[in-house]
Order: sequence, then C-alpha cells, then structure tokens
Amino acid sequence: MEEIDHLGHERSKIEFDVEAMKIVWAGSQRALEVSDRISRLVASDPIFRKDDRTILSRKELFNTTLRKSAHAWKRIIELRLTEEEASRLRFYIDQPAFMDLHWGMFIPAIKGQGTEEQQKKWLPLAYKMQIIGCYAQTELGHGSNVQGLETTATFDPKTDEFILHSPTLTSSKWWPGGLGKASTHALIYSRLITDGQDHGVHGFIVQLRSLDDHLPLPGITIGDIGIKFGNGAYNSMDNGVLRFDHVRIPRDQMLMRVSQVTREGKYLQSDVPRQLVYGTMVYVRQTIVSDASCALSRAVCIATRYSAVRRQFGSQDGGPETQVIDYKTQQNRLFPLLASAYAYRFVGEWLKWLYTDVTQRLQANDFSTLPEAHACTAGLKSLTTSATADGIEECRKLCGGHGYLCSSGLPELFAVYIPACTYEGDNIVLLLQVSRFLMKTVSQLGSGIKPVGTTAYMGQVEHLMQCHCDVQRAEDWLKPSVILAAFQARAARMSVACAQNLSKFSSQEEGFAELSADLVEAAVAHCQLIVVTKYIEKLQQAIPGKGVKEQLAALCNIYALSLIHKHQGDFLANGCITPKQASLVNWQLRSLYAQVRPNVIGLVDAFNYTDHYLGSILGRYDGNVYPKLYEEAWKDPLNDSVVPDGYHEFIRPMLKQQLRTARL
Ligand SMILES: CCCCCCCCCCC/C=C/C(=O)SCCNC(=O)CCNC(=O)[C@H](O)C(C)(C)COP(=O)(O)OP(=O)(O)OC[C@H]1O[C@@H](n2cnc3c(N)ncnc32)[C@H](O)[C@@H]1OP(=O)(O)O
Ligand SMILES: Cc1cc2nc3c(=O)[nH]c(=O)nc-3n(C[C@H](O)[C@H](O)[C@H](O)COP(=O)(O)OP(=O)(O)OC[C@H]3O[C@@H](n4cnc5c(N)ncnc54)[C@H](O)[C@@H]3O)c2cc1C
Repeated sequence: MEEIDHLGHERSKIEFDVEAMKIVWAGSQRALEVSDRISRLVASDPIFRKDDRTILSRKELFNTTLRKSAHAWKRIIELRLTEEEASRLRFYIDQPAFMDLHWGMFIPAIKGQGTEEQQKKWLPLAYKMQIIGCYAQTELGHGSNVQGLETTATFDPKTDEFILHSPTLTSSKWWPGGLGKASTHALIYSRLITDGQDHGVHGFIVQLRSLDDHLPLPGITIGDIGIKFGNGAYNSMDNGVLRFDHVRIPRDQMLMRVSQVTREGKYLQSDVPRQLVYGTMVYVRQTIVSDASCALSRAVCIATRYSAVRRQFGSQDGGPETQVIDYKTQQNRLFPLLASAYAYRFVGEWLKWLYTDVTQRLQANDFSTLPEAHACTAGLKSLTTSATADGIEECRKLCGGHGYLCSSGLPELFAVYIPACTYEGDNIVLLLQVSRFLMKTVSQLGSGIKPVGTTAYMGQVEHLMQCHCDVQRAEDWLKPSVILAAFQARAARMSVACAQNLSKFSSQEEGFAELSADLVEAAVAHCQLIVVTKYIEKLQQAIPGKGVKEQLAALCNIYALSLIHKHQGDFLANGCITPKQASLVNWQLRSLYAQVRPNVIGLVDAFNYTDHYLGSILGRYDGNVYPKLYEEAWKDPLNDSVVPDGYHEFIRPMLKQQLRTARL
C-alpha cells in the first residue's frame, strides 16, 4: 500500500533547499553521511528497539542497557567503525548507559590528567573495553563544592601505595553513572594526604570489581542509588554509591600530569595550573552544549510536525479547521524554540573549536585562555541546558493533551534531559563562576589589560555605557549591528552595575553573597550575547543552498529579538532601548514568524531524525498521527484483557455493594 505523506502539503510550500540545510545542521557533507548511515543502522536493528522502555521494570530496563551496549560494541568491532561512527551509534541508540561515562569522562580524564606513561598503560585497556571506567567525583555530602570532598587518599611510603578511605557517611561517592553495577574501574576524586599534609583534591584510578567474576574487591562497598525521575528515562543508568575501607592502590595510579608524589612521598606541583584537575568537566560541559541543540531540536521537531497536523476551531462552511501552527500564540511559543535549537547548534560548534584551541595551547604550556574556556563552557552549559529543559516542557504543552502521552516521546525526553541542569555543575553555581570572571574583567578595565575573546566588547565600555539604540522602524531590528549593540550594551551595563554595587561592601566575598542574584543575571546577559554573536558570525560565512542563508538569518533574528522581548526589563531598566523600540521588536517578530511559517516543516526535516530516534507518534515524518495513536493505545498492557485482572477482587464487590445499598 502506498504511504500517504500527511505533511505533503506543508512540504510542497518549502522555499529553501532542505538537503543543503541538512548539511549545515550536521556540520559537513561527511558528517551528514555518517549520521544518516548510522541512524538507519540503529533504526533497523531490533535489539535497539525502545518503544517499550517506559513499561519495563528497572531490572528489565537495565538488562536492555547491558544488551544494547554489548550489541553496540559487537557492531562497532564487526563493522570496524571509527571513533566518530561509534560515538554516533551510541547517540542514536538513545539510552543513557555506563558507556557514556566510560567514553565521555573516564577516557578523557586519563587523557587530560594522566602522564604519557599512564596513558600508555590505561588507554589501550579502556579503548578495547577490557576495563569499564566511570567518573566518581560527587559524594553524598558534596557535589558543587569539589574542594569540600572528604574521601582521602593517604600515601604510605612503606609500601609505596595510597590508602583510599571513606571516613564518614557523607564521604560516600554518590551519583557517578556506571558505578552502580557496570564499572570495573573508577576515577576517584579524593583528598591527597602525604606526611599528614592535605594537598586538596586529586584524581586516582581505582579498580572496584574483579575482572574475573565482577565481585567488589576487598574493602569496597558498592551499589545503585535507586530509581530516578520518570519512567524509563535516566533509569537505564546505574548511578552508584561507593565506600572505601582502607583500600590500597599502587602509587602510580594517581593521575600525575598536574602534580606528583615521589617514591619518598614528596609532593611536587608542576607548572601546569591545578585547575587542570577540573579539565574533564570543561570538556564535558562543551559537549553538553551541542547535546542541548539535539534535545531541543528533537522536541521542536515533534511539536512542529504535530502542530501542522493538529486542527482546532475556525472551520467555515464545513471546511477544515485551522492548523494550530497558524495561531500566532503557537508561533510565538514554538518558533523561538526552533531558532534556539539552531543557535545552540552553532554556538556548540564554536565552543568545540574553542575547546580544541585551548587544548592545543595547554599542550604547549600556554594557559592564558583557560579562564575564558572555563567561563564559556560553564556559562553556555548553564544557559543552553536550562532553556532546553524549559523548551521541552513547552513543546509538551504545545502538543496539548496528546503531548502528555508517553507515545508522544516528550515525557521521557523531558525526564531524561532535566538532570543536565544539575550534572556537570549546577546551573546557578556555574553562572556564578561566569560572573566571577566578568567581575575580574571589569576590575581590570582601567589597568591597561585589554579584554579579549568573548569579553572584547568590554574594551568599549565607555561607549557601551552611554550609547543609544539606533531603531526607528521595526525593520531596523533586522540589522546585525543594531542587535549586537543592544546585547553588548545590556551585558556591559549589567556587569558594570554589579561591579559598582560590589564595591559598596566591606569584602568582596560578602558582596558576592549578597548580590548573587544580580550577578547571575549579568552572567546570563553575557552568555546570551555570546550565542547571538556566534550566530551572526556564522551567517557571515559562505552558506550554499537555495534560500538556506535567508532562513538561517530569519531564525537568528527570531532568536535575538525574542530574547530582547523576554528580557525587556533588563534592556529597558538599563536604558539600552526605549519602550517604543521594545514594541517595535514585537512588530518585527510577527513579520519574521510569517516569513518562516511556510518553511518550518523543512527546518525541522533538516535535523534528519529517523522516526526511531524521535520515538514519537506525534512527530512522525509522515504526520499519520491519529491512526497510529489509536493503534498504539491497544498495545498497552492494560488492554491485554478486556476485563481488568482485579475486577473480581475489587470492582465487582464494590458494584454489588452499591446495588444492595440502592435496593435498601
Ligand atoms: C562524547 C561525549 C559524551 C559525553 C557524555 C557525558 C554524558 C553526561 C552524563 C552526565 C554525567 C555527569 C557527570 C558529573 O556530574 S561529574 C561531576 C561534576 N561536578 C561538577 O561539575 C561540580 C561543580 N563544581 C565545580 O566545578 C567547582 O568546584 C567550582 C567551579 C564550583 C569551584 O568553585 P571554587 O570557588 O571552590 O573554586 P576553586 O577554588 O576550586 O577554584 C578557583 C579557581 O579555579 C577556577 N576554576 C574552577 N573550575 C575550573 C575549571 N573547570 N577549569 C578552569 N578553571 C576553573 C575558578 O574560576 C577560580 O579561578 P580564579 O581563582 O581565577 O577566580
Ligand atoms: C543524573 C545525574 C548524573 C550524575 N552523574 C555524575 C557522575 O557521573 N559523576 C559524578 O561525580 N557526579 C555525578 N552527578 C552529580 C552531579 O555532578 C551533582 O549533583 C552536581 O554537581 C550538583 O551538585 P549537588 O548535587 O551537590 O548540588 P548542591 O550543590 O547541593 O545544590 C543544591 C542547591 O544549592 C544551590 N547552591 C549550591 N551551592 C551554591 C552557591 N555557592 N551559591 C548559590 N547556590 C548554591 C544550587 O543552585 C542548588 O539549587 C550526577 C548527578 C545527576 C543528577
């Protein structure tokens, strides 16, 4: 039977080259080819099915994690997949697993903090999956405050070993993914003690389980921390708890790139900054920004396709009702999210470049850009994950009642995504790091140190403090220079105001504590400026394909103007724009919505997601929503029997009881 494309009329209206846009989204023709091939490979393999995840018990779900991970590894070997292809495979399998931490944190930590010798010893084992590693930093009592960790690693010069110990209940490692059941090894972040002296937190490679029978090694207590938010979702991951009772490891298992302990027990600090111990977090925060664009684009794809299928009200003379996507309120909620997905994609690409650049500099002992890399990764991780978590929930609401069904894919996506606001650094704690960096930048302005990189705009602070926005007509808001000037003036004025207020306190620390809410807002303004700037820079590059650049430019304007609208309090209070200019933003936004409206299905098709990856009946490529929703309902285990199992025990006696009462 020929399949009907229920979104065909929408696709016939598209004014740009969707195939060319797919390349822009993927990053290159080759990246698109790899993504396309691997996503189809996953979609066609029954072991990777995921439509039953929300009804599996925890044990069954974890078992599918193990099965999928083992099968993925088998396919990686059989097909000789490259590192990039293997990473795409894990991405499209779309089930949080211990493998994410093994490849995403354990290996990068050894690469970043291990000496050459240590890398030579451990990396081949990890690459061949002969050991499984996790990243165990957080404890029951401390997560954000890394310096407050309590686990100790005390050097014993007699045996040339470290003794790992958990001195208190709150020092139990708590949360690490993969720790609970799968990992054989962990990177343990622990206080280093030599000769009675505490040198702060350092990383150690520790074997946890036997490589023969997977039993915990002597002195180790280990398990899973329990069920997490939502059905399915992050429960496929074995987040774990771990305690050490005087566990001994050889001295060479302390990661020694940043500092070393000699055979005699002498502590040596190299000229590498100690913050490199936190390097893995910088790496992962950078990947989380790109992941945000994936999660948001996925929710937006579902909500956009469904909004084009769904009709409510407006029928005249028995004609069709209005597609809900044509309601301006729907557009005003949905299109900025679509624009954000693209914006995060591009800022994620840039952040990847920044990270590669800082890594190369670090290898050449140039540490000058590390503070900026830390501020950018921390701030953008925070900004994009918070907006994505909120955006997924907005997409659920945009889909009305059906969005609440698990078969819409949105509840599980939300549940699996929201911890991104917490892991790899609580979003508020990270924004406070950005504001510290900003305050330092402002305090150095008069000293001759020229701000560079993402804070270069602060170099024109005198101009930014008094400039006026050059908008007379709504169309003026389309000029990149006007948008940039408004965002720069807002960010600069908010940071300078914070700096001025801080100077009124007797100590910097007291001021920071008292003004932390304002400081967080200044950090958000700075991070939004980065996203807008990087999007505008992207548009300055050559982008081939009919109409592609025009659509991307329209989305860039939607992203920037919707932020000005949302944060108009900041822009108005700091005198960056006038009330009249704020109202012109809305006029321009409406016009932009009309411009992208015929193209939105093309703009979400460009994500090139398979129906398997989307995992949503509402977001199906063919838009055949109602028959499939109807069909799906009958698959629910409750519908296995017409009369429910508890009928005779509970319903019938109740009904009979009521009958007797009624007769009385
Ligand atoms: C293909 C990839 C797939 C990836 C798949 C991954 C899947 C993800 C799954 C999720 C797994 C989750 C894992 C985790 O959550 S791991 C645990 C993460 N924990 C955190 O993020 C803790 C957050 N806390 C911190 O980062 C720090 O402790 C904090 C920054 C808050 C430190 O504050 P504090 O004021 O105490 O700072 P310090 O005294 O320690 O340091 C001060 C100076 O150091 C600078 N700094 C801080 N962090 C960094 C860094 N990472 N890099 C560089 N520099 C850093 C800080 O700015 C200070 O500088 P100044 O002295 O100049 O002001
Ligand atoms: C799903 C998931 C997976 C994880 N995986 C891992 C892993 O693999 N390995 C690992 O080591 N850890 C992991 N973690 C732990 C994670 O990194 C921490 O939970 C995270 O860093 C936040 O720390 P916390 O839990 O101590 O939060 P807290 O710091 O206790 O935060 C609680 C509240 O206090 C606020 N707060 C804290 N400090 C400040 C401050 N200075 N100023 C203002 N407000 C503040 C926060 O904003 C928040 O609202 C994971 C966590 C989750 C949820």
